[in-house]
Amino acid sequence: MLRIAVLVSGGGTNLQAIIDSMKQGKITNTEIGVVISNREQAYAIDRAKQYGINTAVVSPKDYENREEFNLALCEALDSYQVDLIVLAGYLVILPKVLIEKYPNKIINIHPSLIPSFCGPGFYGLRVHEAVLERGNKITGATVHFVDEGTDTGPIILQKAVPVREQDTPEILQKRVMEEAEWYILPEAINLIANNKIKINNTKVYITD
Ligand SMILES: Nc1nc2c(c(=O)[nH]1)N[C@@H](CN(C=O)c1ccc(C(=O)N[C@@H](CCC(=O)O)C(=O)O)cc1)CN2
Ligand SMILES: NCC(=O)N[C@@H]1O[C@H](COP(=O)([O-])[O-])[C@@H](O)[C@H]1O
Repeated sequence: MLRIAVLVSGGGTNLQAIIDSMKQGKITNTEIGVVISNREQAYAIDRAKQYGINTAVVSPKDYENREEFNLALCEALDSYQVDLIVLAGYLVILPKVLIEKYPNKIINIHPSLIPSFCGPGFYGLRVHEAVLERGNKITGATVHFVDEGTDTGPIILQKAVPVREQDTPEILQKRVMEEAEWYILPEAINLIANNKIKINNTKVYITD
């Protein structure tokens, strides 16, 4: 049984997609050990509570400095004894100490086709604003392993969606979520839970 922690900062629609996929049997051999947010008011926390899932809030605002926050986050995760950490709209850059503690055991969903429109400052609506500004005809989402960089880890899955002429950032965000994110994040978790993912250096291979 793969025990996961889901880290969130916002509305939690990707968390909801994970929960729904588990109930529909699209994710097997998996349990959610805890949902952790850096924001007390994140609706994702409310979603977790509706299903009786353990929750915790570990906010940088509650600590003297970043090092103390990092330690508190590590201790919170360790206390739930998880096998995989899933960043689902988690808007905090994870520290090296955590990456080293969970090597190739942290994954992230990013709302673009990495390596485009990613890295520091690229999150949420900002990503879709940049895509529209550049005039891209396609965009999409990426699930990747998390390393010390920002959105630089090995790519696990990607899914493309069209950009349409009348798109606003909000319309495009909704399409990327509905047609890409909510599919590939659950699929990535299911592949990991069923030992279908192999990593060779920086390349990810899916085995039958
Ligand atoms: N070590 C890593 N940590 C995280 C990664 C990663 O690849 N390596 N992915 C991010 C998620 N992410 C994009 O997918 C991302 C999240 C946040 C930011 C960012 O610039 N955040 C702002 C604060 C935003 C806010 O609080 O409103 C900041 O840190 O100043 C960029 C990319 C998760 N962590
Ligand atoms: N770089 C990270 C990033 O931008 N993540 C994005 O935040 C949103 C969270 O929505 P949710 O809270 O409804 O899942 C999602 O679109 C996710 O891809």
